[in-house]
Order: sequence, then C-alpha cells, then structure tokens
Amino acid sequence: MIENERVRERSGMYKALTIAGSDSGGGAGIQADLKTFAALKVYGTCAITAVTAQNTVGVEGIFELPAEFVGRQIDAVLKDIGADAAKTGMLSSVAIIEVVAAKVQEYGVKKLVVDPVMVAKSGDYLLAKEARRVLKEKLLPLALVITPNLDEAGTLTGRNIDSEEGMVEAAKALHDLGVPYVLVKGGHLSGAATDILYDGREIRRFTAPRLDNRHTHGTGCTLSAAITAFLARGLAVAEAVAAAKEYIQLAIGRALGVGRGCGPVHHLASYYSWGE
Ligand SMILES: Nc1ncnc2c1ncn2[C@@H]1O[C@H](COP(=O)(O)OP(=O)(O)OP(=O)(O)O)[C@@H](O)[C@H]1O
Ligand SMILES: Cc1ncc(CO)c(N)n1
Repeated sequence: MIENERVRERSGMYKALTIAGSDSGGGAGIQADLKTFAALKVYGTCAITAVTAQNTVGVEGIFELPAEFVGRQIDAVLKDIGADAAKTGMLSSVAIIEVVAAKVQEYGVKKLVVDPVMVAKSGDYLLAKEARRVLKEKLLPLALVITPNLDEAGTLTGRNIDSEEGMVEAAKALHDLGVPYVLVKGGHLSGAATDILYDGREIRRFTAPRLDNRHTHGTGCTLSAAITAFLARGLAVAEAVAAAKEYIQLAIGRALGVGRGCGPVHHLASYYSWGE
C-alpha cells in the first residue's frame, strides 16, 4: 500500500509539519520525523524546540530555543507552505507548550498528533516535570490523536500500567480529557508489541510480533510521524495507525546497527536494504 500509491504532482504534494527536538544522533526527534515523512512521500517541514547533543547511548546536553522563536518557525511554515497534518514531539518547557498550543489554534490545525514525549529511552528528561500538567491541560485537548507510551500514559493518568487491561483503562481516562483518539503504545510490555487505540466507542488492537532487537531508539517518534504522514495523505485515523504500525515493524526489523547503544531504526527500509 505504501509502495503502490502514486506520488502527487509536486505542486499538490501532501505536507506535514513536525514540532520537535533535534537529535544529533539522527534516530529520533526531528530527524526521525523528516525521514519518515520523506519515506512515506509527504513533504516535511519542521519547527525545532530544542537541540540535543545525543547519541545512541544517551543525551549529553539540551539547548532549548526561545519559545518565541519556536512560534516564528511555525508562523514561517504555516503562512506559506501550510500542512495537511502536524505532530509534536519533545516540547521541553511550559513556555514552548503554550506557544505551540496558541499557534495550533491560530492556524486551525485539525489533524494534530501529539506524542507526549517526556523521557528519552536512555532515561534523560526531555520535558520539564512542571510542564506535564500544562501539556495535559493546554495541548492534549487540541490533538486529534495522542500516542503515549506506557510511562507517559501512566504519568498523565496517575497510574502504574503493566498490562493490556491497564492500557485500555488509561486510554479511556485520556479520552475523557477530550482527546478523540488515544493510542497507548505497548512497546515496553513483554510479549507481542501491541498498541491500543480508543475512539470513545471501540478498542482496537494493533499487534505485531516483538522483534528481538535493541535498536529501538526513536520508535515512538517514528510511529507518530508515520501516523501524521498517513493522516496528511487523507487516511482515517485507524487506517493511518494500521499503516504506521506496518511501517515501524519493517523499520525495526531492518535496524541499521549504528552506534554502541540503542541505535536507530531503518526509516527507509522499504526502499533498500543495507549494503545494496
Ligand atoms: N521490540 C519491538 N518489536 C516490535 N515492535 C516494537 C518493539 N518495541 C517497540 N515496538 C513498537 O514500536 C512503537 C513505539 O513504541 P514504544 O513503546 O517503543 O514507544 P516509545 O517508548 O515512545 O519510543 P521512544 O521513546 O524510543 O521514541 C509501537 O508501535 C511499539 O509497539
Ligand atoms: C529530540 C528527541 N525527541 C524525542 C526522543 C524520544 O525518543 C529523543 N530521544 N530525542
């Protein structure tokens, strides 16, 4: 399905905006998002919230951009290029969340995917602790889809989630906050890699065999970017999640083996294999 669709004429290309942090290691954040958009034939733009000095082992430093300048990047993109869908990743601070929420409202961004990034896989904080409440109160209600992992869903709902039943309960609690579609990712549970989507009526499970692979840096960013790309291309939310799940499975399965720690997935896996 990803391969067979024709690319639109350049002037009519689908477009997506990512508002996220830069990962110098190239596996997560803005870099993962733009590679994913490109792989899925969507023109990607970005507003950078923070620059991280990061590799596959950990985060060595964070340089946050002034919130006002994050707003200026969003203005520059949306008043000229526009976006069929947008996503947020690392937002870093209260001030940045507030600007992003204001811009989403100002430009009437409807297809917004919020990946409530809080902590990197290495354990480093990517969102100030005091910003969690603001994220929940100001940004989540503007999202069409949110994509918390187990820890993020637990923090946002004040629970400890360690089972699929727990994921379902958290998805329902988050939907009650006014989020139309909640996708709780089960990448950190044992057994199959199952994500749960709740739309207020139905629970849908998206399951794939767990791949025995330590190279899962940026899987969350990549999945949410793929959902955003498919939404930009006009798919309904459940279809976009199903297609994104296929994409991430292939990308993890062909991980590149880059770095000494938890390395990146292969964002362009469907185009070529390593070495070809
Ligand atoms: N070992 C694995 N095998 C197959 N799928 C996986 C594996 N690990 C994660 N996934 C899938 O990858 C996607 C991202 O899930 P995960 O829970 O890892 O997100 P995350 O913690 O936000 O990632 P990150 O913080 O690295 O960006 C989900 O669809 C999940 O099911
Ligand atoms: C910049 C950035 N955003 C998100 C994540 C979460 O994977 C990360 N490690 N780095």
